[in-house]
Amino acid sequence: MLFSEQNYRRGEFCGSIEVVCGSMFSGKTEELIRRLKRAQIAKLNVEIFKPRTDIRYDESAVVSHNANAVQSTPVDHSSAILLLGANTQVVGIDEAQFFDDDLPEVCNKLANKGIRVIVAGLDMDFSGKPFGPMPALMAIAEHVTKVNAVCVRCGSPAMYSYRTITNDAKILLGEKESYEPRCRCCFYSKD
Ligand SMILES: Nc1ncnc2c1ncn2[C@@H]1O[C@H](COP(=O)(O)OP(=O)(O)O)[C@@H](O)[C@H]1O
Ligand SMILES: Cc1cn([C@H]2C[C@H](O)[C@@H](COP(=O)(O)O)O2)c(=O)[nH]c1=O
Ligand SMILES: [Zn+2]
Repeated sequence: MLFSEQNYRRGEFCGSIEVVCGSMFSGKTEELIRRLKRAQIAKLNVEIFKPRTDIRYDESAVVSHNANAVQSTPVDHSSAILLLGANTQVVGIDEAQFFDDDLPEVCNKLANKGIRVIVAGLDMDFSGKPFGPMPALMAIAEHVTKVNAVCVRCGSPAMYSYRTITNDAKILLGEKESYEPRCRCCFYSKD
């Protein structure tokens, strides 16, 4: 794919921002891991970050719902991502929706230093509203990939994460016990 490899300009790496977004179970983490593993195969220096908020599967690894995993560094604030090693060429960030509003500027700084930044996160929360810094990241990205899950109600492509338990908190970590991916019709029909 066009955005799988690093851009070059005048023989040097050009930085860029890629966003992978969608509902829960849509394959965001799988796609992030796929791109990062390709970069590792290409012998690029890769660093991976996730918010400390999300330690559902593992304290430090980024883990997909089907148990594919890569090691990562949990951070409390997006500014910590700027402290990465001087030789870093590719940065991966998972669960970007949980980061603070400085994350887009942090990603811009990294990309302007020549780093390829790949960010994965939920574009919408359980109520169908844009989630955290994701809309700003999508605006400044060179490439945005929206992936779909399969609606558990009807089998259509799903872009919403329906919360199946009663709780209005924006942040509520969980899996299939509290969320199911749904298409537009099944999300808004609410039955
Ligand atoms: N309803 C569903 N639609 C699509 N994939 C599903 C569904 N339920 C479970 N999965 C599993 O989830 C995997 C995607 O996991 P993951 O990459 O962690 O997604 P995300 O990061 O978007 O939540 C799929 O490959 C599949 O094995
Ligand atoms: C919709 C929604 C989700 N969350 C939580 C639930 C999970 O812990 C993560 C999303 O993980 P995934 O890798 O995309 O499956 O986010 C939340 O806190 N609030 C929400 O509205
Ligand atoms: Zn549906």
